[in-house]
Formats: sequence, structure tokens, C-alpha cells
Amino acid sequence: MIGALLVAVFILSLIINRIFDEIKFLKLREELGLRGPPTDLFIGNCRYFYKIAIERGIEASPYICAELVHKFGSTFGSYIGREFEIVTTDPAIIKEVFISQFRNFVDRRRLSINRTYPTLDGLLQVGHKGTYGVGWKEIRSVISVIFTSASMKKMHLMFHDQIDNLIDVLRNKCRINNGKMDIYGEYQAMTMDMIARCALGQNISCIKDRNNDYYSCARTFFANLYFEKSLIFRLAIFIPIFRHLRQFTNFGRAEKIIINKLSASIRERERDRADGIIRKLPDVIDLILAENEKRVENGKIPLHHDVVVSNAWALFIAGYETTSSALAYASYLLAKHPEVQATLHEEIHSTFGDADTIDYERVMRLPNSFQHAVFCETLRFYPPVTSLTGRTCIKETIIGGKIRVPVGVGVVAPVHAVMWSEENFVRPREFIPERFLNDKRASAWSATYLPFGIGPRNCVGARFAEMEFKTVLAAVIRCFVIELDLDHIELHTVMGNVLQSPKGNQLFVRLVERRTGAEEEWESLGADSGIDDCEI
Ligand code: HEM
Repeated sequence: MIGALLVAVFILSLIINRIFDEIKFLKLREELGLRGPPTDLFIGNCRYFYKIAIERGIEASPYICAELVHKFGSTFGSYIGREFEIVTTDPAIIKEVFISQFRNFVDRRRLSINRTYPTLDGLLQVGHKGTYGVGWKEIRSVISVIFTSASMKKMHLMFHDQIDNLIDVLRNKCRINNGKMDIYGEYQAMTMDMIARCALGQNISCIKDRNNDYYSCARTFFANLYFEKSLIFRLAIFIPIFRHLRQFTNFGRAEKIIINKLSASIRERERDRADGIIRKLPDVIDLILAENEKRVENGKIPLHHDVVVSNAWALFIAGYETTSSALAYASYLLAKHPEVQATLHEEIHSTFGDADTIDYERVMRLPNSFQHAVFCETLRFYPPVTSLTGRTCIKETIIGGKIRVPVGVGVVAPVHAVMWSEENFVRPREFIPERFLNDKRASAWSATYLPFGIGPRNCVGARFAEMEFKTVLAAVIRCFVIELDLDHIELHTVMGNVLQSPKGNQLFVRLVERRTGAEEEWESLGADSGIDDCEI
């Protein structure tokens, strides 16, 4: 009896202790001199955000931060479960946290469910100290090598077959159903092929065969990596220890299948390299293993096998849906603005003609091109990645001259609120690529243009994404006119896991095949053209 009483007293004191702890935690915002939305015990601001989602639909998500800025000022505090974050659109504070004080903010913002294998030691999440002794800085220096111009040029050669396949498929689909198609689905399949080829060393063709194992597992993974679709995901936000159950979630099971395949193919590649078998066109795995060999030569510890697997997986996750969303948004915006599409087509036609290959040099060496302006404006108008641009404080400091930031507190730059603000862009909700023609803002260091983040920890794959986006869009615009579909006149985007995706995961447009210059010439001579394809 006394024993039971003691246990009950012990449990009660734990609960009381936890409640006091929570009350103290919720007072932190006030202590730091910040305002913010109303909080609840244990769930912070979650009820507030949930209410907005129920009343206005999840398509309201891009507008929430801008509204909060309006209400509470450019810097306010927000509680997401057990995490407290300072949200700021102030360019001076953004520069301070992401660039000048980066040493105090090396870690990315914490998403509990990602703080376990196989994501914890991948570049997207790894902290300044990794699980196996190598932290963000060292991993970043290995991964950066993959994205040098020399490596990217080689990877670009791997694109050609995939783009040929895409154009074949689009051409067949545009001959049925009046050219109507879910262009997002097509781009997703194609970027999966490209990133699987470049990051995982897998030569697959999802664009032609949607039954492929990688494709179905990756689709299951992304389709279920949502707060509302997974109880474990939800629980992990409030009680972080639940993250260790990741492998039992729907997305965790799909992830495990790919990770096992990936691990086996990395082991095989290690054996090949030990036997002197080196591939002519190295993919990401080859490049990481080569860097690892250099580390050993220089007396450093090599990256652990799990770290190599985690990083190949991180590049796959980061490189798959991001670029397909960007391409889908660009297709929609060009369909909605035919005059912009005509200018873009003119430039692509005069650069590449009908028959020339869309080569790396011409795609990437035209920084002031109209296509570059379309790329920048698409990402400003519909940024695909919105939740990564945040950092966690690793050493207490002061920002903005007066705000104390204790260790563990996050600072977040809300991408929509920054890039849709009238203070930063004239007529921000209009699609005007010309604004970027002479604007140097689209560099990695601008605090008002954030599609790829900012500072030393910005998107390591930004140049790869740019290369893929421009090559694919040039190929598509060269062969097709993109028109709006009546079922999809308006596009709403919704916040998914880390991505901002088209609502319903589909984006319908109509494609109409263009006639090539040679066809037009033949027809003007009254001949029936036998030319069917425009070459990529
Ligand atoms: C249009 C396409 C893409 C967009 C909009 C995008 C956006 C972003 C953003 C906003 C971040 C966070 C930056 C920050 O915290 O400051 C990020 C990080 C990252 N991205 Fe991308 N990304 C894209 C494509 C890619 C591709 C193709 C790859 C790889 C092949 C990639 C790999 C990564 C990695 C590894 C990180 C983490 C970098 C680090 O923590 O050091 N991304 N990306």
C-alpha cells in the first residue's frame, strides 16, 4: 500500500514538474521581448495553426506568416510543439543569423522525426557534431565536390537519355485527350530518373515504367511523410523520443526498402573501387567514395558507411520533388502568361535552333538570359522549399542588437513572407520575370530572395537544380506550346512535409506540339513533312 502511494506521489511530482517546466518554457517568448500567436500548454501554437487550416483550408499556409508579421511585427516568437522559434523577415537579422553569426547557428532547425537514422547524419539535418564524429562542416565539404562545374558537366551528359524519354512520352500523351495531362506527374517521374541516376547510381526509367520499385517506394515515402498522415510523426513533435519509431511508419517502411538497396549498392561500389574498377561517368556515390578515399590518404577518419548511405539518401530526397515542383510551377506560369512563353521560346529557339543539343555550356553560361529570369521569378513566385530555411542556436548570443537567443532556440526566415512582401518586391503577386534581368539579388547571399536559402548552409544542389530546370524547360518549350487547362485555371499550393506542392498533388495543363522550322519550311513549299521529332 505504501509502495503504491510512493509510486503515485512520484508520478504526480513528475507531472507537476513537467507542467512547471512547460509554463516556464512558454514564458520564454515574453522574456526575450517578443510577441506571437496565443499558446496552449504542451502544444504551443499548434491549435492556432490547426484552426486556420480547418477554417481556411491548408492552401492558406503560404499566407500565415505574412499575416503574423502584420500582427506582431517583423520578428516574433512561435512555439511548434516542444520547439521555440524566432521568426523574422528583417533582412538585417536574417543576414546576421545565416551569415555573419553563422558560427552560432550552424545547425538547421530541428524536425524531430528527422533526428534519427537515415536522416540525422544526412546533410539536410546533420548538426555541428554528427553521430559518427563528423559534423555538418566536414560532410558539406565532401558533398560540395559533387557540385563543381566539372562534375556537373559530366552529370549533364546523363540527362540526355532521360530528356529524350520525357519528350517521347509528352509527345504521345499530347496526341490524346486534347493534350491535357498532369505535367507535375510527368516531371516527378523524370526528376526521379535523373536523381536516381545521378545520386543513387540506378539506371531506371520511371517516365516509361511507373511500376519500378524505386518509384513506388519513393512515391509511398513522399505521399506519407506528412504530419496529418502519421501518428508517429505527430507524436514525435510533442514527445521527441517517438522519432525512433520512424521505421514503423508507412514512410519509414518504404524508406527502409530503398535504404537497404542503397546500402547494398554502396558496398558493391566500394568492392569495385578496391578492385580498381572506376566508372567513366561518376555518380554521387562514386564522388563521395572518392572523397572518402582522399580523407584516408590525408590521415582523416573516413565517413562511416551509414553516413555515406544517409547522404546519398539526403541528396535523393532533396533533389527529387523540389525540381519537379519548380518545373510544374514554371509550366503553369508560362501557360498563364503566353507573352512570357513566346519571349522564352524565341530565346531558346535562337540559342539552340531546332536540332542542336541542349548542352551544359549554353544552358549554364547565360546568366543574364530571359530563361534565367524565368527561373528566378518562378522560384520567387512559388518557392518549392519553405521549411528548411531556419537555424538552431548552438551558442547563446544576441541578434538584432537586443534579442537574446539561448542555445536550442531556432531562428526562421519565412520564405513566402519575405519574397511576397511589397517592401522587397514591386507588385510581388504578379509574375514579372523581367524584374530579374538586371537584378543581382538572385545570388546566394540575398536576404530578400530565399528560394535556395542563404549563407554557408544554403542549398548545396542549387546549381544542379538550375541545370536540370533550364535543360528540361528548354527541351519542353522547344517542342510544345503549354496552355492552361480549364480544370486548373487557378493553382493553390499547400505545405507538405518540407515542400510546398500543388494542391491535390496534380497540375493539369495542355500541351500542343510545335512544328519545327524545317517542317514549316517544307509546308511553305507545299510538301508533306516527314519530319516527326525535334531533337534534344
Ligand atoms: C528547385 C529546386 C530546389 C530548391 C528550391 C531547393 C531549396 C533548398 C533550400 C531552401 C534549402 C535550405 C537552405 C538553407 O537552409 O539556407 C536546401 C538545402 C539543401 N538542398 Fe536544395 N533545393 C532544390 C534542389 C536541390 C537539389 C537538386 C539537390 C541535390 C541534388 C538539393 C540538395 C540540398 C541539400 C543537400 C541541402 C542541405 C544543405 C546543407 O544543409 O548544407 N537541393 N535546398
